[in-house]
Amino acid sequence: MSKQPDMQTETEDEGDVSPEEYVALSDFTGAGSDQLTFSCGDRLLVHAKPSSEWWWAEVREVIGYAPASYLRERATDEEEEGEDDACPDDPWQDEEYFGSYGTLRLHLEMLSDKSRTEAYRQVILSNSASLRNKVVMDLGCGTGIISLFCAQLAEPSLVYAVEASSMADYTRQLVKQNGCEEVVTVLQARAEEVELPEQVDVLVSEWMGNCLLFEFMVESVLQARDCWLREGGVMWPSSAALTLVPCQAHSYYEEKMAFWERPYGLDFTPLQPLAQQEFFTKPKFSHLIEPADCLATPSDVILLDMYTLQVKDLEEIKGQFHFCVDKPGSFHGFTAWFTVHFDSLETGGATVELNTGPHAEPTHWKQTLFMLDKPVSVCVGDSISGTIALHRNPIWRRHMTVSLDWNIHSSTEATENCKANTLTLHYA
Ligand SMILES: NC(=[NH2+])NCCC[C@H]1O[C@@H](n2cnc3c(N)ncnc32)[C@H](O)[C@@H]1O
Repeated sequence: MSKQPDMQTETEDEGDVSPEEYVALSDFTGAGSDQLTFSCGDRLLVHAKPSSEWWWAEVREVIGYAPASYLRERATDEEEEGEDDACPDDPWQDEEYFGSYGTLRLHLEMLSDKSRTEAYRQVILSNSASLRNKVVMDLGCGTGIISLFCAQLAEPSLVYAVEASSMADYTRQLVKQNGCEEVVTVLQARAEEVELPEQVDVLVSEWMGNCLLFEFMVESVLQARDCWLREGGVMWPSSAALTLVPCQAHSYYEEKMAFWERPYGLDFTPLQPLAQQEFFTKPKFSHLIEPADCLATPSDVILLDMYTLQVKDLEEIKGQFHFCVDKPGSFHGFTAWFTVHFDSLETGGATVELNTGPHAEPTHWKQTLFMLDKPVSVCVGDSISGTIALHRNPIWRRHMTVSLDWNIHSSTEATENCKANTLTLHYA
C-alpha cells in the first residue's frame, strides 16, 4: 500500500465529501497512529478521499486513514440482505482449494513437470551432506516427493511432511511403501495450525503459483517460518523474483481479435470491442512466449527475500521497469514469469535455480501474458517505462489484481511520443 497522504497538508476542499457510510470488506490492522483498525463488516463514515488509495474515515468515534480497497459503499436497505458476501465465510476458499489437491490431477501435473521436480531433487542432492541430522519441514508436501527425496538422498534426522488435503492418507502409504517411515512423519494439518514437537532447521516448500503469488500459499509459508523455523534456519526457496518483458503475441492476437475481421468473407469487426473486453482484460495463464517474441531484455521487477518478507507486505507489492526496445515489432502486451533460488546449506555452496522463463526448460506454470487492448508498433530505441503492482484481493485471499502503468517514449518521433497507459487486469 502506498503511503497515505498527510491530512494536515491537504487543503480543506481536497477530497472532502459529506460523510458517506461504507462497509469494511475485510479485517484491517492499521500501521502507525493515523491508520484505522477495523473488522470485516464494520460500518465506517468516510469524511474525505484525499487519494484513490487512502480515505479519511471514522469508525467507533476514532478518525484515521482507511485503505479504500477494503471498503464498499453501504448498500441501500433493500440490497442489505446481500451484505454477507462482503465477509464471505470462506475467504480462502479452502474447501475447494484443498478439495482440488485431494485428487491426483494437480499432483500428476506437478510431478510430470521435470524441470520443477528435478530442481527440488537437485537441492536435496547438492545439500545431502549438510542435511545430515537436520530437522526438515516440507510444507504442503502433496504426495511427499520432496520428503522422499530427503529420506532417499540424504540423512536428515526427521522430516515433517505437512499436508492439509486428504492426499495425506496416501502420502503416508507412499512413505511406508518406499521404506521411509523412520525419517518421514506425515501430518495432515494446515501449516498454520500444525503442532510440531520441535523447531526445524530447514523449511522447504513448493508454494509458487501463477505470476509467483497466485493462490497466496506463500502466506502459509511465512507463517510457518515465523512459528517453526529456528534462528539461523534455512528457507527453500530462499528468494523469488518476478520477471517481466514487453512482447509480441501475434498468434494470440490473431486468434482472439483479428479473427473477427473477415470470418467466412464477412465483416464481424463490430464484435472486436466485445473480444477485447472478454479476452484481453484478464491475464492469459499458461502462455508460452518464444524468446523471439521478447521486444527488450527481460527485467526482474519484484524481488522477494523469504527470510524478511512479511505477510502484511503481500497486500500490495510494487515494482518499477524501464525497457529499451531492442527489436522492431508489435507491442501486444507484457509477459511475466518467476525464478526462485535455493541457497546452499554450506556457506559459499552452489545455489540451485528454478527458472520458469522462456530461456529455460518449460514448466507447468509456463508464463502469464497481459494483453494491451490495442497493439502499438515500436522501434529499436523506443523505451517502455512504468510500474507493476500486485494488489491482493481484500476479500478473496487467494486472488490478486495486477496493474501495469507505463509510458512509451518513441525515439523516432520528433516530439516526445509519451503515451500514458494503464492496464489493470483482475485475476479471475
Ligand atoms: N505450488 C503450488 N501453487 N501448489 C503446489 C503445492 C500445493 C500443496 O500444498 C498443500 N497446501 C497448500 N497450502 C497448505 C497449507 N497451508 N497447509 C498444508 N498444506 C497446504 C496443498 O494441499 C497441495 O497438496
